[in-house]
Amino acid sequence: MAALKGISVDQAADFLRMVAPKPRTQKVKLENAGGRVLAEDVLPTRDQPPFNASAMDGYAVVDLISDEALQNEPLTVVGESLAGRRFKGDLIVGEAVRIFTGAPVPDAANAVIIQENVDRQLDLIFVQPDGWASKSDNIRPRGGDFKAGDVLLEAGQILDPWALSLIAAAGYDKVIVRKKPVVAILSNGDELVRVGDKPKSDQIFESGSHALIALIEQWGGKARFLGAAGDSLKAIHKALKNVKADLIVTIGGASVGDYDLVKPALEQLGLQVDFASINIRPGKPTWLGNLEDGTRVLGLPGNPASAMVCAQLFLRPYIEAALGRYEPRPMLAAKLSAALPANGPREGWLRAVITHDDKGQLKVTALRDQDSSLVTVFAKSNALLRRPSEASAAKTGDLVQVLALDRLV
Ligand SMILES: Nc1nc2c(c(=O)[nH]1)N[C@H]1C(S)=C(S)[C@@H](COP(=O)(O)OP(=O)(O)OC[C@H]3O[C@@H](n4cnc5c(N)ncnc54)[C@H](O)[C@@H]3O)O[C@H]1N2
Ligand code: MOO
Repeated sequence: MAALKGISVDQAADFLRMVAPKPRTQKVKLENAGGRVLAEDVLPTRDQPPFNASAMDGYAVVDLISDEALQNEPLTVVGESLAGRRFKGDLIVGEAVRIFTGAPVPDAANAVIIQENVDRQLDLIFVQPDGWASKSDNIRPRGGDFKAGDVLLEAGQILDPWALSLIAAAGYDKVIVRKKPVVAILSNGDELVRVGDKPKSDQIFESGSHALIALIEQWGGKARFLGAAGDSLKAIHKALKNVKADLIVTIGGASVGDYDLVKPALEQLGLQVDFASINIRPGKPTWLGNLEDGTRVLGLPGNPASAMVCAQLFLRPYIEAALGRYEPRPMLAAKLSAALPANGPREGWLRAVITHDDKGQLKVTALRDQDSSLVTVFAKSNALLRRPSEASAAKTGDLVQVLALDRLV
């Protein structure tokens, strides 16, 4: 079947979700689980707190708020309840147990009077006028945070610091997460020199892989850099044969020039091209294929902005689908802070900056120079502004769609 050409952005993103491997799982230690995607619901086996706990430092008592006569009598302190070591005796009306924040409240007690409301003389305490606590005052009830069997977190959720603390509070030291899909990256071009090496006069520093590796890791994948191959069939073939990865991503050599050799080199590995280009600016030459051994290859254009925009729009959905997350990222509505001309046939994704105005309304400014080779412009942007194919000119104040880039600039 002939490869598809010029497919839409949505079709290409769906294609990448569709070819992503089914999510696989692994057990990891909680301290290594940050940023991972939960593969099973988390249900605690124990209530939290597991006992009625004091919320304050003070005295646990039997509530006497309705018995004014008894309120004026001193109480005898019969013991102490500490966080981690409870008072084991009995407690009756007329007695109090010295108690501290987080300590178990004795069974018979039903209120805690804070110590500021009490005068103590040896083993006697005198509660100040209006100092009495009502029933349940200053007590955190057993299970008040969560109960055994509650669903605390659902499969598919990303384990951020708050979720990690919840899992620890439930007592789990390990957690089942979705395995990271492995993405191998190859840069391509005789003009590229690795940072740290000395460039010849006609060379530039290889920068694309540095953003891509960090993005892959940020999106939940495992990046493996294969280095930079020169512009020869042999070098590309050698770099890509026997690569064990879920996906190979190539940067550069995607277009139609005589030295755009990635696809021809992969023909020796049985390459079948799924689609050969996308109706997008930047990033039109982005392509997808699969090798004889089933490995998928996503070819990103070499221009840094094209590579990053297309990574955001197509690689990210692949990684997320491999982690069991299939929902497209939400588009936000923002007000244009400067007019935009009509768009041509290619769907446009402009590097842009979003901010809020003083009313909290999202505003977006497209950066002036959208040439896809500009690393500086990409580094300034925190959003991509979507211009539909053949969109008419837009005025200042018009609402447009933006995709936030998860970064503050
Ligand atoms: N006759 C045509 N020429 C071009 C077309 C076309 O349709 N007809 N498409 C243009 C478009 S759009 C793009 S995008 C580029 C993409 O080309 P390639 O993917 O083949 O990329 P290269 O030619 O290898 O590189 C383009 C540019 O980017 C620099 N580069 C490459 N890799 C890296 C890297 N890892 N780090 C930093 N910079 C990199 C490279 O030196 C080039 O300057 O093709 C147009 N041409
Ligand atoms: O699509 Mo290219 O990415 O326009 O420069």
